[in-house]
Amino acid sequence: MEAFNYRGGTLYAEDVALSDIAAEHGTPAYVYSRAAIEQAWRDFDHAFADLPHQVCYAVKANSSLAVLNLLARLGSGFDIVSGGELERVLRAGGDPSRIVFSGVAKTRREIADAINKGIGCFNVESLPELERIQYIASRLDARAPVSLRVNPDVDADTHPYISTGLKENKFGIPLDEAEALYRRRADFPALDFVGVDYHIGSQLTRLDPFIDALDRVLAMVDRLAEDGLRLRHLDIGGGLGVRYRDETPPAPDAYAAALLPRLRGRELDIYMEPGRAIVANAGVMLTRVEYLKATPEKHFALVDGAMNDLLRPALYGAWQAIDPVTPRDGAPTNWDVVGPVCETADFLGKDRSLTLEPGDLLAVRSAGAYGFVMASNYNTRPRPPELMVDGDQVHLIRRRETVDDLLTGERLLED
Ligand SMILES: Cc1ncc(COP(=O)(O)O)c(C=O)c1O
Ligand SMILES: N[C@@H](CCCC[NH3+])C(=O)O
Repeated sequence: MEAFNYRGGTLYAEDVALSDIAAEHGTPAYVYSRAAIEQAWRDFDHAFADLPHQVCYAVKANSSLAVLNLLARLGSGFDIVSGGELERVLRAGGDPSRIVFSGVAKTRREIADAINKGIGCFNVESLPELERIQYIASRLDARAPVSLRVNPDVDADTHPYISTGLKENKFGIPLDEAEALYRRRADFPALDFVGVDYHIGSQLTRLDPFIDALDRVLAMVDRLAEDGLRLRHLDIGGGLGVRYRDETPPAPDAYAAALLPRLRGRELDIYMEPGRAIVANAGVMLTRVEYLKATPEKHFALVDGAMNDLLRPALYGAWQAIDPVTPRDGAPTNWDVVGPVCETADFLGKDRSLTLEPGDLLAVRSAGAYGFVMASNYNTRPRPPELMVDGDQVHLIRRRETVDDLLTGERLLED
């Protein structure tokens, strides 16, 4: 669903004008649509309704407590990658038994906490990690459910920084090694080998890498079954892309339709870990034009949002649409929309054809995923607030940080 629409010449989030939100809460600010988040989650859930399944939302994409709480209320599970994310999910009312814990370098403390809290499964990324979980579980006199994250070595055809399923990436265990580890399960008496998982990359817009990876993993699952090891679940990871510009990623039902024929008739629960596809297009970042500046080479729109607030353009050269909240008449100019941070990489968009005046409000689209969560305090910039629109209601779900918040915890030397 499209949560952000123009009405009478102004961009709205559901039934609230973004200009009203900016007037009340200032800029920069993140704005999310409750209906869009919930709809996207249900799209996944319905797409896999044919088979026993669990949507484990990837918390890293947007970890606001309010977002996690909405998804927990829909019955979501969660894919976490840190003790911090575990704490967030629990505080948001998530069910620990529906949590899968991914990540290549889980600490002893994170593992012990996750066992004590009763998480659903560890997605284990190496032999030393497996040995560590075995050791900690046996010390705690507990059993730990594990899945091996296999690396199926497929080219996901995405930005190299967000590809994870190639053998040169740090993620997962090569398939043949994983298969050998499953066969050695008796060496890990405190562990229950309940599943297998993989995740080949993010912002994938074609189906064939997903299919390719699934086929490779199912072949291993079948060989293990012949050997008497029946896994209870198969976790197909996340990675389904969204439209930022002109991409045409498959919708969740087409994605499911491509995978389901291969999954039917097996006694496997299907887990999935979508992040971006649930929240990206349910959010925008609002920013205001402070100055317009022309140099002999360029026209710059200097705005109050920066790479510390929204890192994706600077980090990946990512393109996100930038729309005026209240478009003006008049001939457009090509602007580089840049922030106040002292880095040449500090841009939100380049060569954007817009008709602008100082003071204009802009909406950077598709900012619901990997937006606020990647924000930093670089240049001692407090992070923006987050707002959730629900119909005609606006809820402040995280207040704007203050400089005092940032200075808390710092100390001068005493002599
Ligand atoms: C293990 C794992 N699962 C799920 C995700 C979520 O990916 P996406 O937001 O692309 O759906 C990621 C991030 O790429 C990941 O590393
Ligand atoms: N942060 C990335 C996605 C990372 C996926 C995490 N495994 C992005 O904005 O596209």
